[in-house]
Amino acid sequence: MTYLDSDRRIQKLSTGSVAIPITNDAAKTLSDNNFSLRADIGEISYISLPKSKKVTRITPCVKLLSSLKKLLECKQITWTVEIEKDVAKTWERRGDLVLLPQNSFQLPLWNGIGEEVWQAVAKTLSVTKVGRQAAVCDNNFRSAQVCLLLGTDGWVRHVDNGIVYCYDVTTCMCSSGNITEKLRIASFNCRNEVVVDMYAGIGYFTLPYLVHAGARLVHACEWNSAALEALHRNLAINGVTQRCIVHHGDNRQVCPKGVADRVNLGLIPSSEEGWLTACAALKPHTGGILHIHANVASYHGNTTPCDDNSRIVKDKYTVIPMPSSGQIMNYTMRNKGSRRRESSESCKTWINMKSDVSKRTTAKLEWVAWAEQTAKKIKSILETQRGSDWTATILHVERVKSYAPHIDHLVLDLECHPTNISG
Ligand SMILES: C[S@@+](CC[C@H](N)C(=O)[O-])C[C@H]1O[C@@H](n2cnc3c(N)ncnc32)[C@H](O)[C@@H]1O
Repeated sequence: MTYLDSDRRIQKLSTGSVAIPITNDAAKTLSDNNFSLRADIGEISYISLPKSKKVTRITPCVKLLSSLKKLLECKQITWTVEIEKDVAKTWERRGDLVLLPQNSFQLPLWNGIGEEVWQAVAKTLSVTKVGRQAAVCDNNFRSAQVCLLLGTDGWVRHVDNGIVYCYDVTTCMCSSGNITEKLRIASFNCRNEVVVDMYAGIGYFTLPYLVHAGARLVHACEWNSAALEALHRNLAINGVTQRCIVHHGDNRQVCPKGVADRVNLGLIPSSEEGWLTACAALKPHTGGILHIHANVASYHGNTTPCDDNSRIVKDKYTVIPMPSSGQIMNYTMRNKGSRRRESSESCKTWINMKSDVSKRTTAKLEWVAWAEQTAKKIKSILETQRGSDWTATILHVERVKSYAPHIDHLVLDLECHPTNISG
């Protein structure tokens, strides 16, 4: 039985006593001539206590509904269940702009009222611009599809992990779901490294390489003029223009060759069209690391035996599940016999997480298969291009996000170098 009523607040009284909010069940137990309990507590008097902040807090969603109800009342339009359903219940904030979901505010009545609706939305949510999301354009530029409902332009400014990003939501795509990968890049140590970002966009990965990872130089390739305008602004705002060379055009034509210690291939669903270019960008004598993005499906994967710590043991790699922040799963793959080991503690934590282990086990095998196939293809490209033996070693597979049911956005970190320097 619950005794404490968490919907009301504890209160210190002027008499020096404390009033504790109790549930009806607790009050009934006390009044049921429970003499021993009453003797322990002493004299009891009942007063009314104020509601807790949790109960009285008005959520932004409730505020939005109420301000739109008022607006419709003024227009003598009856509020209906259908209208209530059509109002957005969630949204994304991009700086001073609120981005409403694609399926919200679809009823013709909103357009009939016009700008007043969007002004009410902006005022209630404390922004000055309002937009509505649409699918990302399926063109090569991955152009954003945002319809601006209030405001003179779609330029927004937001700060992530100490980096300022400016872009026009109506012309540039910016995926908030890639935040884990941005943070991972920010944690790399790229001092003295030259990095190539083949799909730079507005600088989503270019900037963490420059600002946090400390890359000596980043070559940023991008062919969309709208994204390039934002990229130039962002490099300037964050004070890193001097360490970035922007290459405007198709990376297969403009990407420099033989310069990179690291190449970022941030294109989904697949970056395979850029693999030849990425391999050619690596330094000829020392090679480097490729960060290869892809959407990987895991519909019918086979399960595989696990060891006591739920580690999948494959021929060449031990796949070690590691917990990371929130529900995001992280898989580190190392060559067997590698001296670095994960603590069994981390594996236990993973096993105890609320997740369907059998499903994840199935998925993991497909990720391993994708990583291995990719490593094989890259090795073959490098050997053909360079005319010598190369090694492509899987360092890590990162799950960035779930892209769709059974499809995950992954990044493979692949270390590539001429075999004669492998030692
Ligand atoms: C999916 S966006 C990714 C941008 C950024 N990496 C991110 O995650 O926000 C891909 C970007 O690559 C650019 N792009 C695609 N193919 C390209 C190519 N062959 N050459 C240069 N840029 C390209 C697109 O214009 C777009 O800005």
